[in-house]
Amino acid sequence: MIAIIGAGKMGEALLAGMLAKGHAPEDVLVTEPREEHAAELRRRHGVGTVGAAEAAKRAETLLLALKPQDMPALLDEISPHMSADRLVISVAAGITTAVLERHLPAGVPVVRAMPNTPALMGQGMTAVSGGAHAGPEHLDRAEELLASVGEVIRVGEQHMDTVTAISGSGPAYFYFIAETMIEAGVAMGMPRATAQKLVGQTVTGAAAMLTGSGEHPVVLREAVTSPGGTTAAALRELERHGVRTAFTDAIEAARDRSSALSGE
Ligand SMILES: NC(=O)C1=CN([C@@H]2O[C@H](COP(=O)(O)OP(=O)(O)OC[C@H]3O[C@@H](n4cnc5c(N)ncnc54)[C@H](O)[C@@H]3O)[C@@H](O)[C@H]2O)C=CC1
Ligand SMILES: O=C(O)[C@@H]1CCC=N1
Repeated sequence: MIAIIGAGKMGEALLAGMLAKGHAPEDVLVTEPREEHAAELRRRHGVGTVGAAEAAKRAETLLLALKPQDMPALLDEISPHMSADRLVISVAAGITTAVLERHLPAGVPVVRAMPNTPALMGQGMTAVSGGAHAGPEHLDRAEELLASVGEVIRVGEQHMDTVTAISGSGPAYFYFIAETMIEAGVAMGMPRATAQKLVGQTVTGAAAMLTGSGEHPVVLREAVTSPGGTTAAALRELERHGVRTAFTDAIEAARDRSSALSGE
């Protein structure tokens, strides 16, 4: 039995992605304190909803997807029901395995994971990192579970705040660019639906080139940039406005925020 504790945006994306990949709803319990949302989850996904203590008693694997700020209280609530034969996987930004371990009985294996919302479409990117009591079998279990909703890599925990800033928050950066491109088209008089179609397929195509061609993005970008042409004119404006530096600073700010959320 798997329990998902906290089924907001990320928890529900993981839930829906897992069910779409063949996990049986009877094998998943969900804890969600917003009663109206819990009823929606039961209706939409056919899963049972229970309190956190009940979920902790019944599930072998607990997937914690609450806000980092809510995590210590939740850990204290489930702690009496935890033992070394359970596996706790946390997707909370910034919360280190050391913090998780401090709130749980000695020996409970914990895995820190950082997924992203494309998990909903089976296209997630998750990095995982094991705590002091997580053996290879625990990392395998976490990886197997998260691989049902996309790709999984293992990283040293020192990289987890950077992972959070790059792939955890990353989809939002691309949506921001897509939104800007659509609005630019609309501002130039194009119907919104046309702009949305052009941008959507361009993002899909660019992503396919990036992951499928094995080429570095610079090579792909140069192939689009005809001498004296439109792309060169656009890229000059992006550089003039410092967009590269802005992106680097943004990712550093996300990394620093992740690190601050640990509360350490
Ligand atoms: N949204 C995203 O793209 C990603 C989020 N995360 C992490 O996932 C966690 C959740 O983030 P979101 O889903 O964006 O936030 P959210 O606010 O949509 O979801 C949090 C959920 O936890 C529930 N909750 C609050 N207290 C609870 C308790 N005591 N027991 C059980 N559930 C409780 C809330 O009702 C809510 O549904 C955060 O720790 C975040 O860092 C990680 C990767 C990506
Ligand atoms: O914005 C956040 O804090 C979470 C973590 C990564 C993506 N969303």
